[in-house]
Amino acid sequence: MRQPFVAGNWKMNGSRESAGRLLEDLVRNLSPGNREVAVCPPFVYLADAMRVLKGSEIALGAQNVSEEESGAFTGEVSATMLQDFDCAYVIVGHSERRALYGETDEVVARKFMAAVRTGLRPILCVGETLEQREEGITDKIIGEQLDAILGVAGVHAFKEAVVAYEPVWAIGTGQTASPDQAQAVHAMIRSRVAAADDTIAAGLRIVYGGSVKATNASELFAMEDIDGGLIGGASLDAESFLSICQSAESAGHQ
Ligand SMILES: O=C(CO)COP(=O)(O)O
Repeated sequence: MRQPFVAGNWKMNGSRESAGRLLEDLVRNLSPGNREVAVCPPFVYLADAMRVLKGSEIALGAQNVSEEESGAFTGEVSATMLQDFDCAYVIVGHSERRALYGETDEVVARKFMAAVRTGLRPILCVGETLEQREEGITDKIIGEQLDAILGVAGVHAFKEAVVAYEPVWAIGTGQTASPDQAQAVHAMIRSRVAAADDTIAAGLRIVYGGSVKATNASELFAMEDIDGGLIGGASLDAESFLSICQSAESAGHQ
């Protein structure tokens, strides 16, 4: 049974004050349950988050990591530094990083490796653009994104990873993939990993991201290969995020 996973990607939002309030609300109101919950605030709020989340059920993650271990890399943050702040997870390959900051599959693979080497669990984002979906090359694009990581890191590195399917056309647009559309891609991802290792694929958590809200989370999470969500906008509102976490309770799939 895969334990459902819900993570909030706060992106570049909020202030120190609003971040603190949100964290406290989450810690106070998250009821115990069979799902894992994580939040990924901006780097500069990780220290505050570490203090508020200490002893709670909520894990901490970051939104990005350097592929390098240390040195003259101005503006970068290493995986070891993230561990210093109790980060358990780190998002790699988010489509915003790929599209706006030129992160190629190769760069994403190196970031994935930097995380795994250090014992951080990568949340690897994959997904197609609207043009690619309309061209009918969704499976090809996502296959290439996965192969780039599998080729460099090897399938064993996926034991510790979470994969997030985030169709680019569904991110921040209010347009969610239908449960059937998402399920089809999740099943494809799992079978791609299964071609390298059946057992690792069966245990791999594949979560969906892209306009997940309190109102559509349950139907998405009910699908066989959807093991939770990576939540953007709705993770900035405690009530919505807590409700999505609650919906994930029933998402434990074999
Ligand atoms: O990009 C996302 C999470 O990483 C999804 O963002 P939204 O939930 O705001 O569409």
